[in-house]
Amino acid sequence: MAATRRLSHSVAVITINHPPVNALSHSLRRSIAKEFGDASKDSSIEAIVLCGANGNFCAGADIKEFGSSTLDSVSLNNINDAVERCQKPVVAAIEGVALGGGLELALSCHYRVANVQARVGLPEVLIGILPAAGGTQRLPRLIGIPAALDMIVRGRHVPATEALQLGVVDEVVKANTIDAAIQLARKVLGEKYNHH
Ligand SMILES: CC/C=C\C/C=C/C(=O)SCCNC(=O)CCNC(=O)[C@H](O)C(C)(C)COP(=O)(O)OP(=O)(O)OC[C@H]1O[C@@H](n2cnc3c(N)ncnc32)[C@H](O)[C@@H]1OP(=O)(O)O
Repeated sequence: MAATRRLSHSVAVITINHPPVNALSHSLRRSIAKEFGDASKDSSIEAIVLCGANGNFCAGADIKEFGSSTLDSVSLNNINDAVERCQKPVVAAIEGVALGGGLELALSCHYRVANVQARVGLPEVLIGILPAAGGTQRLPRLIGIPAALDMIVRGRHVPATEALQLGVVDEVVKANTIDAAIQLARKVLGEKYNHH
């Protein structure tokens, strides 16, 4: 399990890879933090795309590690704060599911592109906990309190097209989600340079 990084022009594509659903185990979080930190500091990289392997963005916390002492040693909150604060545009490319901590990671990105088949949600309530990695702040800021509360208290999986209407994601594509996220990152960079 690891996060790997490749370069597409000047955009770093960081792929979260922990089969089957890229759950955020301790070692995966440590790997994401390292790859993201390196990409943020690398002056040849102008933007970052976060995506998932195995057809999913990320199913959230690794529930198999619940109760283990490693859960908090690399905090998802710290990763999310670093992503949000990054000076380079960061785009999440969402395929499959972005659930729980996975959606919280995507919400920390500056933009989100979703595949039309994708689903997003905060299902924590269904296992008796509350979103605790920024979701209860970032989601209402993005889509307003009533819609965010509805997602948080019901824990339902929201289809991509509804997520677009709500404003959870910025763009929905039928195919090539990662390429679309790279394109969006490059468009944002173009706009940035045109304003200077
Ligand atoms: C880092 C912590 C920071 C902050 C706190 C965050 C908290 C949270 O994120 S809580 C939310 C945790 N996530 C969930 O509750 C999602 C639970 N999973 C699902 O809803 C579904 O499994 C799925 C929609 C992700 C996939 O459904 P489906 O395609 O029907 O497959 P299966 O349900 O059969 O699952 C396949 C396979 O994946 C394992 N798995 C699924 N989710 C997790 C997970 N979160 N952690 C670890 N493993 C997970 C599932 O056990 C199956 O494995 P096996 O094939 O080995 O049985």
